[in-house]
Amino acid sequence: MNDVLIKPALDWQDCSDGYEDILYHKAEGIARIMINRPRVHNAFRPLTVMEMSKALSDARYDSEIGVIILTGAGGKAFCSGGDQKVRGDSGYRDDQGVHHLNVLDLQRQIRTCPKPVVAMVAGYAIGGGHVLHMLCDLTIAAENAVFGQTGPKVGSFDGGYGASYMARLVGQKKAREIWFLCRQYDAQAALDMGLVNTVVPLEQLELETVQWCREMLQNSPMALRCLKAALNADCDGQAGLQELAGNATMLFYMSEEGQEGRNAFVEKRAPDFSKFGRNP
Ligand SMILES: CC(C)(COP(=O)(O)OP(=O)(O)OC[C@H]1O[C@@H](n2cnc3c(N)ncnc32)[C@H](O)[C@@H]1OP(=O)(O)O)[C@@H](O)C(=O)NCCC(=O)NCCSC(=O)CCC(=O)c1ccccc1C(=O)O
Repeated sequence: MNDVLIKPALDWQDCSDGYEDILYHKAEGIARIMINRPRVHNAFRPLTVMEMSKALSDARYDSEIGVIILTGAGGKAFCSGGDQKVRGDSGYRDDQGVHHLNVLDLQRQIRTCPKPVVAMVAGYAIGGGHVLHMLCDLTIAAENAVFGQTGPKVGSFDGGYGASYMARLVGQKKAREIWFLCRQYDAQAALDMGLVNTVVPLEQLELETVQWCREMLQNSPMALRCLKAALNADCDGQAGLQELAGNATMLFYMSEEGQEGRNAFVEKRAPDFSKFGRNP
């Protein structure tokens, strides 16, 4: 019922063909990936995660796309985490009976995507769904949003980004409270502790999110890309440095100096770097 209250902000092009668990849309340089399992508050099963990963990859490699929105269908939940009804004894069961924890791969994919990823949260962002919104670069929350972890209640925990990155966001004491007590926090509390960027009325959620996306689309894609990698590097150890350094290498490849090295090799001559200055 709540979904009709969220005013659409764009004339979305439907790219959902071939997907079962998600809806995938694009418009005006923005991609929107929507978990579409509202009957279970958008809990994810292995297929959901695989499809989100596929869509995220598509958005990353689509040169028309500059910003990606992650959200949930129905207005009552962003995502309630792993689907406990398909949880087997060593992960979440797919149709072949194989057990997965593939949301961890999706977390890293969001983290390393060189384009900003924005969580648009209405309703519950719980468990692994809460970790997904935390991993997004920005979170725009509706007034009905509810945040929290349930792992210690349901026999699970996320000791990766779900613990350490949460502590970076809200501090060690608060992160321990969130995980140890498994309380639920409303949107205002989440804003107060730095878990989200802003809170808006539910009907304004997409309008506000798209406005933030449009503002980012006005800015330099390379600067945003390097800033995301730099902010990640502060937390992500050698993997973060690799990501940041990869951008430096890309920029070097784009320079005349970098291209002189390649050209010399291809032309079977000695490289001539003499015209490139040694900057102070
Ligand atoms: C979100 C709730 C608090 C909402 O409560 P309420 O409004 O009363 O609605 P309900 O009646 O409970 O729910 C409606 C309907 O949805 C079903 N449902 C809700 N959540 C899930 C879910 N996660 N899985 C399956 N089904 C769900 C619910 O059963 C109802 O359907 P019925 O047909 O009526 O039964 C509340 O719903 C709630 O607390 N939900 C569970 C939240 C939860 O515990 N999530 C899992 C947390 S663990 C996790 O996400 C781990 C993720 C992961 O992959 C991982 C990552 C990294 C390391 C480890 C792991 C790991 O898995 O261990």
